[in-house]
Amino acid sequence: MSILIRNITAVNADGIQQNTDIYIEKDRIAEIAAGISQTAERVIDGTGLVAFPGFLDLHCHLRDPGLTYKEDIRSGTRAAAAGGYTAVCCMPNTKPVIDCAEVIRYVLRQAEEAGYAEVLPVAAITRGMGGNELTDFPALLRAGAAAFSDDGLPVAKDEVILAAMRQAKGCRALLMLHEEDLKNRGQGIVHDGQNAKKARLAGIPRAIEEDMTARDIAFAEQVGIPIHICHVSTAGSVQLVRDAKKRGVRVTCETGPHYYSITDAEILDGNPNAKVNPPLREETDREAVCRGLADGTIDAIATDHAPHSEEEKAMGIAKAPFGMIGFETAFPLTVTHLFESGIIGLTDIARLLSKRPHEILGRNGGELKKNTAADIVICDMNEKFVYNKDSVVSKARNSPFLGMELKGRVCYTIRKGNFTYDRQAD
Ligand SMILES: NC(=O)N[C@@H](CC(=O)O)C(=O)O
Ligand SMILES: [Zn+2]
Ligand SMILES: [Zn+2]
Repeated sequence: MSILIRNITAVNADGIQQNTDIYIEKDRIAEIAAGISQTAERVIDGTGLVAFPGFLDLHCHLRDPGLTYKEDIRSGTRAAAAGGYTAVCCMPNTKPVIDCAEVIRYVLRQAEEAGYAEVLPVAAITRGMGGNELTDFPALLRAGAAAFSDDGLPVAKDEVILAAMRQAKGCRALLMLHEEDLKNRGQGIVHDGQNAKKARLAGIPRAIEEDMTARDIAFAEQVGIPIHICHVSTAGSVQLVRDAKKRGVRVTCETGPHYYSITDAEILDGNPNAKVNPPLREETDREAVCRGLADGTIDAIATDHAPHSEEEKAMGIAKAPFGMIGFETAFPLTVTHLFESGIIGLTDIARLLSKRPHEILGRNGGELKKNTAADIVICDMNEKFVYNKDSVVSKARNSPFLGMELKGRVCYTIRKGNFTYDRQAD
């Protein structure tokens, strides 16, 4: 198929081309220039719209195999495409856990059949995510693992994470670390602050996240490998990463849209959809996360899309599982809470949602450039809409953003020259 996008603002991490045309032939960008005279099977008027390189999500949960009552690879990647994503890393806390080549091949096959997005499986660091015995990194890499994580759980034992780091060094594998001192979390379900006290809910102190973050940065520095820190949520964690980067430690990190959009005030009415791990923090943390995104301390925005069923979330905030869906709100929340308030600009959106995620995984891409894969998201920066249940593409509905008015909307997602999302048609 050939597509001509006319008169659009094309945004890359390193610059903006205004009033340009983009011509797509088969799966590639054949030309980006003003006044392209080619005819195409499909012509899109990009006037007033913005094109970004397709988003890459470093962190999501597709729940497949085994937990497909929450989400599956088809429904999850369809929701990802609706959010502007052309590639997603899926975490291994499935049933069975993604800890062997066979499960990786299953995930890749399902993703290929669905066709909505490239799925980059993250394999477990330890067998069954049990925290003891390491998986076979080289074999998993050969099968297609993009990185390694026990996300959902920390790698608690010092000797195990150190052994994992040494194995990762030998085969150039990237570790993505969920930082949580689980043995000290106790019964905590929300951020440990004034709002937890008011709501009479057990708290999770910042130190539960920061102590493990500090440990892993120190170990990575000692072993001499790059590590990636998942879902940074506190001012202290942002500062730990900032200081480590200054020292030359090869640490990267991500945060989720919920950490720069809302705070633990959302838990006051006991909303189970506001229960997430790490928990929503305080305004001072939210501001620190915003500063970290602006100054590059935080490398990437990752959704941590964590679907759960309505029955599970209906158990109430104390019993419901941690997690919220995120694919379809990541871009609008970024526009509403970071772009509109002037914290970041258009090029930063391309950097945080596409370019840096590609770089962190050591992949080419994340750029709108002639002769590269036609992975493109076309957005309206000005459109306002109310995010409601009926519009949700994901199988799950567990979002604290339902009912909120947001600004910024994905109009089309194009992956390898095919429309994977078209808001007009869907
Ligand atoms: N973030 C969450 O609250 N939940 C995630 C696990 C995780 O990302 O740690 C899940 O798998 O549901
Ligand atoms: Zn996690
Ligand atoms: Zn996660």
